[in-house]
Amino acid sequence: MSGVIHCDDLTHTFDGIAAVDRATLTIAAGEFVGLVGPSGAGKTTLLRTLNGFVTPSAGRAIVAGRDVGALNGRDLRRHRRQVGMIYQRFHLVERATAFHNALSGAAGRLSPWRTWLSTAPPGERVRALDALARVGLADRWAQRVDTLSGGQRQRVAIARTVVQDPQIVLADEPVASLDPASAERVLTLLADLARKDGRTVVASLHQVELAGRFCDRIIALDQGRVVIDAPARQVTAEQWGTLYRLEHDVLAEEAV
Ligand SMILES: Nc1ncnc2c1ncn2[C@@H]1O[C@H](COP(=O)(O)OP(=O)(O)OP(=O)(O)O)[C@@H](O)[C@H]1O
Repeated sequence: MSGVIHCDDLTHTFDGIAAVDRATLTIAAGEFVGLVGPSGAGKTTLLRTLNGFVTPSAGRAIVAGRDVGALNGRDLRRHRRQVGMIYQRFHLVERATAFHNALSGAAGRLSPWRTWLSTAPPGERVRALDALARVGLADRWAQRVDTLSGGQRQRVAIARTVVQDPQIVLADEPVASLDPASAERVLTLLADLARKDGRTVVASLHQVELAGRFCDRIIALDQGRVVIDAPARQVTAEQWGTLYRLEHDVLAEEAV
């Protein structure tokens, strides 16, 4: 076994139905992995087992050397601080500025009042401004997040992750609610987190074409099972077609 993320027969069931079904996979440091598959395939559940929000029903998820399902209390909180999360709906403090949201990535290193009363050490404040510059929002630092566009908000969330400085970044449909140009910009930034910083990035994505173009590797789930695990350039049109034809067939069955 090697790799920053290793799942070994990982299973999670809801009411007896396997959302993730005996998934075995290894992800190396610095990889940008696209997690794809039809709706309900288990992508979100898999990501949630990796950051410890869901405890596996069976099998193991070893992340950065720790068996996540076995962590609790302080160890689990420490683990979550070391794993960055990016969400479809951003999960920002909407009434706070881009700067304060970026700075909140340092929360694991600071007491809460130091983050929110702007008494964070100068080094952390510079780090937050640098992160906003990196995502192209240097001139928006003082703007309230609820006045930014969706693409800009997601870039603030990436700046917050850069400030957090995790080894691993998990992104759950990070571009699902963005226009095509914003989606490409966000995926370029996520790819940079892997390629320039050496972080491991796992992003669930619905857009096949974007996954194939931006990710190093594709892991596809279907009904909780790993059905494709290959370098992105090696995934054939036929494989993509099979994966999403299944979704089409299920939808057609449900419509009957
Ligand atoms: N909290 C829950 N309680 C019961 N069932 C759940 C729960 N969360 C997810 N499921 C079920 O687990 C399966 C996998 O869901 P999951 O959200 O992981 O899939 P997904 O691939 O992320 O889907 P989507 O692309 O639509 O977001 C689905 O059948 C879903 O209905």
